[in-house]
Amino acid sequence: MLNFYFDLIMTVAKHFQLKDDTLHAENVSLEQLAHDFGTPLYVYSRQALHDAWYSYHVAAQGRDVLVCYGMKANSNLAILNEFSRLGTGFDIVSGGELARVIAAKGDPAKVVFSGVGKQRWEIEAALDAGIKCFNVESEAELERINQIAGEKGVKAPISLRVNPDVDAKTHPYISTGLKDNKFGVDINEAPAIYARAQAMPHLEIVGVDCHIGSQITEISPYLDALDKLIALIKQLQSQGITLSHLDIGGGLGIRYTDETPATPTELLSAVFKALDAADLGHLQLVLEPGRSMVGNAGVLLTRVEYVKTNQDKHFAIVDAAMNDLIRPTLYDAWHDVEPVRPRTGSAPAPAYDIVGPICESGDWLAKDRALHLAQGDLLAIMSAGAYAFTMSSQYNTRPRAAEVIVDDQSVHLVRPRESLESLFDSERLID
Ligand SMILES: Cc1ncc(COP(=O)(O)O)c(C=O)c1O
Ligand SMILES: N[C@@H](CCCC[NH3+])C(=O)O
Repeated sequence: MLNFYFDLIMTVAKHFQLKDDTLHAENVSLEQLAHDFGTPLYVYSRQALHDAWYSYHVAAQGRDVLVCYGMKANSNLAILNEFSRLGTGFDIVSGGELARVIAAKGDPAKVVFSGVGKQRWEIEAALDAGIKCFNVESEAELERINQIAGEKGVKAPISLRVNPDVDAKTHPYISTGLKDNKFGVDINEAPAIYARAQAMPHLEIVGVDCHIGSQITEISPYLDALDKLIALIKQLQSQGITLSHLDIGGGLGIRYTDETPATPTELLSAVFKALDAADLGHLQLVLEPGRSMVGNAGVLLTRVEYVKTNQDKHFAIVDAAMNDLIRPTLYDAWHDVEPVRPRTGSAPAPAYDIVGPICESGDWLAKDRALHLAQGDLLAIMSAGAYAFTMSSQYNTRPRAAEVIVDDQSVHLVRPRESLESLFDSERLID
């Protein structure tokens, strides 16, 4: 019943919508935000963050589930702090991300540490902080963690990230669970590697982990991976290795345009069913969702600087660029583009390429969008809460955009726009 009401709320809850002919974030107009903070500007909805978290909370159905937010999707401290206060842990992939968790008052005891290239200092910092678990991605890493834990006189909690060789049916660049990918260890080798880990004195085996890719819209790839994980856990049991958790990673997709991704409830219901059938319902389930926690909680607000037509091709040149949002040119990714004050025209709307000012032909945010536009208009690039600011750069010596969080009628500036001086003030001339 709770799920039913939740789904109902989610279908009507729109965090970015037109009010009085102007696009709003919750109850603040994007025009006002552009006026107050300038553009390009990242705008996040606090309610959308809460709703995304709540969708996982409901999906857990009161069972032992730990959501370790995949913070690479959006690691602004205010967002981490928000999730931490809701009870999440974090999936980190670097010592830098661990430092962010600590700065955001997150709980290191709820941190899992993934990544194929953990350096000595990062392992030391994670042991000092007392993280929940290292998701170990190679035998060489196991040995390194064992050695460092020994030097510190502690036992390192570990889980092997296994590569189940399943097709996540997503973009090849963001698929991670195929045998050609660099991630994890071959699932067929895992029993032997676990046996070696068991013999290492400074390791404590606590779980098993896999993450098969990102922007996954169907449940079947998860279930294919889960079948293999269940077989592995049974094999480990027969070797006398018992685990306390199973981490199925993140990867659940969002709607960018017309996708209908599975919901957390659909995913977890199927996972619980498979675990119960295998008599493994006692395991804690760890999840590492990133995109589905933040993707549709943010937009990138940008202003049209110029419109021009080159040999019948229409361009809207905006003040945001590939340095602010690289997903379109990197993955050919689609982001909806919404005018903040939609215009109506009697003639059919021309098809615009929305491009930035950077000196690269790949500097585009959207292609062939039928829009009525004029110089000075504001546009919202939608679904820009995930892998947007975190993948931004200062290419062309462009300061990174400011970030604000809207909460009903209030606005919190959670990262000011970078100043020009800050872009080069640590650089030095040589005598
Ligand atoms: C190990 C790991 N966990 C979690 C995530 C988060 O994935 P997503 O944002 O697709 O939920 C990623 C990124 O794909 C990842 O590499
Ligand atoms: N950065 C990617 C996803 C990679 C996920 C990290 N493993 C995106 O924008 O879709």
